[in-house]
Amino acid sequence: MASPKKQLQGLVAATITPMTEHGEINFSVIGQYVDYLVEEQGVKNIFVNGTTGEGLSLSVSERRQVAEEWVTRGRNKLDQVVIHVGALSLKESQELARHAAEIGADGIAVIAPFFLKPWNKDVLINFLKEVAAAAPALPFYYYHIPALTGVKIRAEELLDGIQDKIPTFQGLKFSDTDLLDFGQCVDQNRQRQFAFLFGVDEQLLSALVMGATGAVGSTYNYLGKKTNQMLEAFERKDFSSALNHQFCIQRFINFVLKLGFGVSQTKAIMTLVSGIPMGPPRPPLQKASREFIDDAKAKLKSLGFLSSTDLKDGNLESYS
Ligand SMILES: CC(=O)N[C@@H]([C@@H](O)[C@H](O)[C@H](O)CO)[C@@H](O)CC(=O)C(=O)O
Repeated sequence: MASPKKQLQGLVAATITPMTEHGEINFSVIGQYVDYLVEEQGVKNIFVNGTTGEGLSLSVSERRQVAEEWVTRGRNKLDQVVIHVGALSLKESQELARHAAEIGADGIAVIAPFFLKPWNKDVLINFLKEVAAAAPALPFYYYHIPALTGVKIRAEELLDGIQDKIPTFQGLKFSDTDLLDFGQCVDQNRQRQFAFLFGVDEQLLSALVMGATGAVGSTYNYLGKKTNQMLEAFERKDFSSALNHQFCIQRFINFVLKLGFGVSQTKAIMTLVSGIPMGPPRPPLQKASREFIDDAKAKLKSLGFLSSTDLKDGNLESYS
């Protein structure tokens, strides 16, 4: 069985894949990005090539290079680097899993295949098991994101007996709002040392109450510091402060969700807040509008997430 250095806990940034204006991966800023997460946001775990990282829009060769760059740049700086290796092709997924092990990643995660879909728990487990077996020394996480995969098999059902089939199973990344399902995953697996990583940033406090051991999300790239304050308040049982932090985070996420929020907008916000150019998303996604950026910038400022001295939007000149 895989034995992780320590349980994956706390905040995990779902990393963005920086791109040039021509749509190629911009590897040159990844070192700077690692330093920004650690020093400015207090985030020391990352989840690479997931939804936010446009993993499914990259070629296998690009995914390998991106994973390698993050592992290399994160060495001695980050605690854990988990690579998402899910793909429609089992062979590709296995290749990426083997590669993650070779480069020294700390874990792998896999979504349910979403074109020819698994139709029940056993079929899904069989697919996951074959991927996990390609990296038998790496902790394995199931990435549950039913709204995007269309695979609605409940996580609670999937976890039942999963370690008998996948001995390296280490935890769940739960990107769904069904807190009954999430709570039951925790409740029914209390004897096991699984990581329960919640993936809906605007509802993290509720998931902490349910027993989340950590969180993976896009907003921890630029709201990591604020979210860490919420985690600290929760830890010291100062629930009133924790709630105030969550409400403040919600005000921002609620605002951008109403404008239309996804990977493109995350890239623009991160560019604005960090000053590191994230570039455009890969088609079919389109870059965020100038109007979105202006509105998001005003909101970040009004909530105290961005001071005038922090404003680094020089890299947003290409937005029209
Ligand atoms: C659908 C989606 O992209 N969800 C995000 C959230 O962080 C999300 O952006 C946030 O909660 C705002 O709604 C993460 O769960 C995705 C994620 O962790 C990943 O990029 O793999």
